Amino acid sequence: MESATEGGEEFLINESLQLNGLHVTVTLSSGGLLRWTGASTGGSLLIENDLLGFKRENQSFKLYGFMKHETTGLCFVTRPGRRVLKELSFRPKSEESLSNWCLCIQRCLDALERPKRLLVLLNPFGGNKCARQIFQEEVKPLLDVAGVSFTLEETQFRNHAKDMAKAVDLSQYDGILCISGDGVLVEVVNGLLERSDWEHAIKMPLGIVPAGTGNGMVKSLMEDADEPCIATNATFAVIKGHKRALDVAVVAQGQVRSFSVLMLTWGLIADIDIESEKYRWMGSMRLDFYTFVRVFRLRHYSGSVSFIPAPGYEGYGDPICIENENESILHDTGINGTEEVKRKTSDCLGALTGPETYEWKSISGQFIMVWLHNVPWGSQDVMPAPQAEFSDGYVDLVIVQQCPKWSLLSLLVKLKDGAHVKSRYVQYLKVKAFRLSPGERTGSSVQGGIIDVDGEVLAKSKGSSGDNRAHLMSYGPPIQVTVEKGLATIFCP
Ligand SMILES: Nc1ncnc2c1ncn2[C@@H]1O[C@H](COP(=O)(O)OP(=O)(O)OP(=O)(O)O)[C@@H](O)[C@H]1O
Repeated sequence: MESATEGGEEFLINESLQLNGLHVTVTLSSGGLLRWTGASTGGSLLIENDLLGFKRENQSFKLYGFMKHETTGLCFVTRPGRRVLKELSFRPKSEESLSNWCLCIQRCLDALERPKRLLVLLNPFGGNKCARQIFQEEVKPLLDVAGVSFTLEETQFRNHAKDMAKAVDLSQYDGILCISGDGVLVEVVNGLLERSDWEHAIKMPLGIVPAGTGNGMVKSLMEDADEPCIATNATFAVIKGHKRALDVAVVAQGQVRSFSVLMLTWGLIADIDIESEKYRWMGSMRLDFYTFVRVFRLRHYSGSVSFIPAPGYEGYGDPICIENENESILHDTGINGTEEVKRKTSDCLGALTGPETYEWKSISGQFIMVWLHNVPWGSQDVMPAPQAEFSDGYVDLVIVQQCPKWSLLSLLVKLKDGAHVKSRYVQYLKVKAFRLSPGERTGSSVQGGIIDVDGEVLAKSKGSSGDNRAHLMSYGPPIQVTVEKGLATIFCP
């Protein structure tokens, strides 16, 4: 490919073409910036960020830009930041020029290593049960234009996505796309980590298009890039193929373990999340309604939390002496045997390894809520952990112990933009490891609470409301969380 320079900028091509019938001068820079200028038209498009696909036609080539909608007086018609499809048909003067343009654009696209084959997992029952419609109307058309092939699988039952992630031939795919809420994404992570090739499998890039009740992960990803959290923009984020590392939390009780990428919560938020299920018929009102119920009939739980604070957060909690915390965690999680044997399964994850000696801290007493969060957003309009980062190796911990009811209500309202962390009733810190010893509800010697991981019950005390299924862990014995820094890979805008 020959290149020319003009004004210090290096061009792969600089030619006069026709754009939708108008004469324009078009340049393509080595950085993939396509620019056109003419008497009555002009514009630009960065292939990496704005090009969905392209097609060679008889005497022209067509570019499908997918660009942020420019705000106009009618911006209420289109959501700010929503990307819209823009077709640009360029007609070069000769067959040779047409071939050259197609070659250059294809080379630019190939260099981006975008995913070409996706496994799409769709939960038809998530959220408002719109996932099929979202896929047909908003996701599939974009995949088709981008030339991405896919295998579509609908989840038929709870844990189906986990089973599929465990069994799928990963060599057939460049990524797994969940059209769902966070629950299916979490199942995929757990399935990948239960494989014998888990070290390789967990690097498979994961994408998510919002189609559930809770879409905290995709909201966090989109918000971080200043993009609206809508299906089309989220699909384009996957097509573009940008990726980032994501921390995975290892949640363990004795030898039982599970993996989380979003959150763990105990107390008020877990009670609202799980117990409000019985008001599903109210639609999106159910959470607001049940929040009021729970605040005015406020519960306190006794217990203790211990943690290894991140640098800068050492002031929280009282020091506790754990003689050899590495040994303790390894013992508690049932990890033993040689390093070689351990790495054959993901059982080796969750141990606190490294040269540092860790100082554990503890907070005991009465709690209204304890909330661990891996990413900033918990759903489209709740941001519990404004300082959370995707792969910093820490989870953010939000604790409320004592708080008057009206202050608690105002604090919950502030969750929408993360301003709650400034409240004097909130302790907000980053931790490397965490242990929860949950106790009984104040005023009851038999009832405890619920521990909720990524929207599912992890452990529930006898007598607390909710379903009566068997849960993975027991309520009472300590549950510990450690963070595996940047273990998973996720598509991002
Ligand atoms: N066909 C199915 N029938 C019943 N449950 C299913 C089915 N497919 C998936 N699930 C379960 O539904 C759970 C929630 O799904 P998803 O992640 O799509 O939505 P969510 O926002 O987390 O929850 P919600 O169901 O409240 O919208 C998943 O954990 C999964 O186990």
